[in-house]
Parts: sequence; C-alpha cells; structure tokens
Amino acid sequence: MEEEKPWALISEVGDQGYAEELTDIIKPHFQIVCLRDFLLNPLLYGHKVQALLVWNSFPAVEPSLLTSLPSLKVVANGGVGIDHLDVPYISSLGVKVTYTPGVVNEATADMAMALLLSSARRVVEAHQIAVDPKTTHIPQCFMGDEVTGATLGIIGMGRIGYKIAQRSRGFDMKVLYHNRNRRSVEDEQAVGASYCQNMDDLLKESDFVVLVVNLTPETTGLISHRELSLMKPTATLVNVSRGLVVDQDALVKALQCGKIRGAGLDVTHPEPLPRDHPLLGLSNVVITLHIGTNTYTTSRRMVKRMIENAVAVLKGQPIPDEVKPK
Ligand SMILES: O=C(O)C(=O)CO
Repeated sequence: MEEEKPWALISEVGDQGYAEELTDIIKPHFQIVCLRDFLLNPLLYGHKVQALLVWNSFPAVEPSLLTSLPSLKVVANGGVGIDHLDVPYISSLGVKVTYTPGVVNEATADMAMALLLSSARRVVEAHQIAVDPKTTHIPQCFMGDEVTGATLGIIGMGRIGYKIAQRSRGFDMKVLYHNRNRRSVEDEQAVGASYCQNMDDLLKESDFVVLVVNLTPETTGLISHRELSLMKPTATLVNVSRGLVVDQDALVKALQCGKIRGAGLDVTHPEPLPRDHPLLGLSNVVITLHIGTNTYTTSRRMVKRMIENAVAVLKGQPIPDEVKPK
C-alpha cells in the first residue's frame, strides 16, 4: 500500500492560474492545505501538518500559528531573505528552517539591472508620455542618464551582488563594492570590481548604488540622510534587498530636493506602500512590488528547492539549505 503523503501548509503560490503549476510540483510529495482553509478549520489540520511552506509575502509566522501545528518539523522558505522568520524561536521548538539561496540569484540580478536601466533611461515616464492621449511628441528635453561607462557601487557582494557585477560588464561599467568580507582577488578580477572598505567612498563615487544586503539589525536604516547626502546629485539608488535597509523618509526628502537624481525600488516598507505615500507621487522613482524572483523559471526552481529541503528534513536526510540559528 502506498504510504500516505505528509501534509504541508502553504500560503498562496503565484496567481493567474500559475498557482496550479506550482502546486503540481508540491503534490507528488505533500498533501496540501492552504492557509485560508487552515484558518477556517485549524483543528482538522493542525496535528497533521509537518511542513510549512512560506514566502516573504506570507503573513508573519506568528508563535500562535506555530503552536497550532504540534507536528511541524520544518518551515521551508522560498527565497534567500529570512528576515520575516524568527529563526531562534522556530528552532527552539525543534522545527528546522530552510531557504533557497542559489536559485534566486539570476532573476534578482536581472531585476536590479531592469530598475537601473529604467531609472536611468526614464522608461516609465516615457511610457506614460507615450500613452497619454494628449501627447503629440516626446519633448526634446526629455533626457536620461548614460549607463555605459558609469560607475556602479554594489553594497552587499554576495551571490546576487556578484551576478549584478557580472551583468554590468556588458555595459562597460566601473564596479565598486562594499561587503563585510572582501572577495578573493580572483573574484574581483573576474568582474573588474574594486573593494571599498569604507562604504562612504563607494557612495561618493558611484553613479548607481545598488543595495543587495540581507536585512539584519546592522543593515536596518543603512542608507539614511547622511549616506544619501554623500551620494552624487546625479546618482540613482536601486534597492533589491529589503525596504527597511533604506530610511524611506530620508529617501523621500533626498529625491524631493534633488540630493540624488532617482531611485528604482523593488522593495519598500511596507509592501505595497499606502496609496498616499509620497514616494508614489515622485516621477523620479520607479517602484515594482517585490518581484525580483518572479519569473516562471525561478518561481519553479524555488518551489522545487523548498520541497527538496522539506522532504530531506522529514526523511532525516542531509538538508540542502538549512538556516541554523545564530
Ligand atoms: O529571495 C528573497 O529573499 C526574496 O525576496 C524573494 O521574494
């Protein structure tokens, strides 16, 4: 007789029909209950659920949810950032935490380049002018910034930061980076990147500053008034990490008074921003809604990796991507 599959509790996966394809990856390994149904009937599923599959967009994994899942063995996160999870607390319950580094790098690096290019070349503004029925021509003075040959400053030279540096080679950019640990000389030479031990030097010299750090107590509010005022008035800030890495009030002021030229933000705090947030009214800002990993290929890879991690925990096998409490 076929062994009964374990139960997994999931938040939403994708939308517009794509959810079905993603749940098809999960179904051979788990019986699925989604959060909405679970909350309607926690007693029916509570004791069965052994795996909780979460994304950054998942409503916070509260202690009350965890304690309603007494058989839980693993919280498998889709994505590399785990700032939404209280890893020490979850681990203290004897529950493993896993994540999916490695599979998110390419799509997130592409998103950083997309924001950099669309901010520099004012793609969204040009589109708005183009679709405005009153438009008869694009104004001659509608100018953007040159990307080719510009200086790119990458703050956080982990896997994603490095992929961004690789991509910038195609634009002949000069690359500076700041990271807790300096990369090897071979790594630096392969992408022509120069290390800035002092982040201020990077901020002063870069035309585009890209944030790719994890959100930790040390990186919360990393970019605030002082840092923004070090940047060139012609510079653009791109954030593909977490909204809280930037002091948003300081960013609004810097953008309003021309301390920096523009910003491309895949992440904000909160997400989405309230409709009346001043960032939404600025023409020199491009905002996407935390879609860095939202490609069909990467979403599929993330779910596959979540399942591999969760199955490994349940089978007592070596766990490909475990997050250990610090
Ligand atoms: O990989 C991550 O941390 C993400 O934000 C993906 O959504």
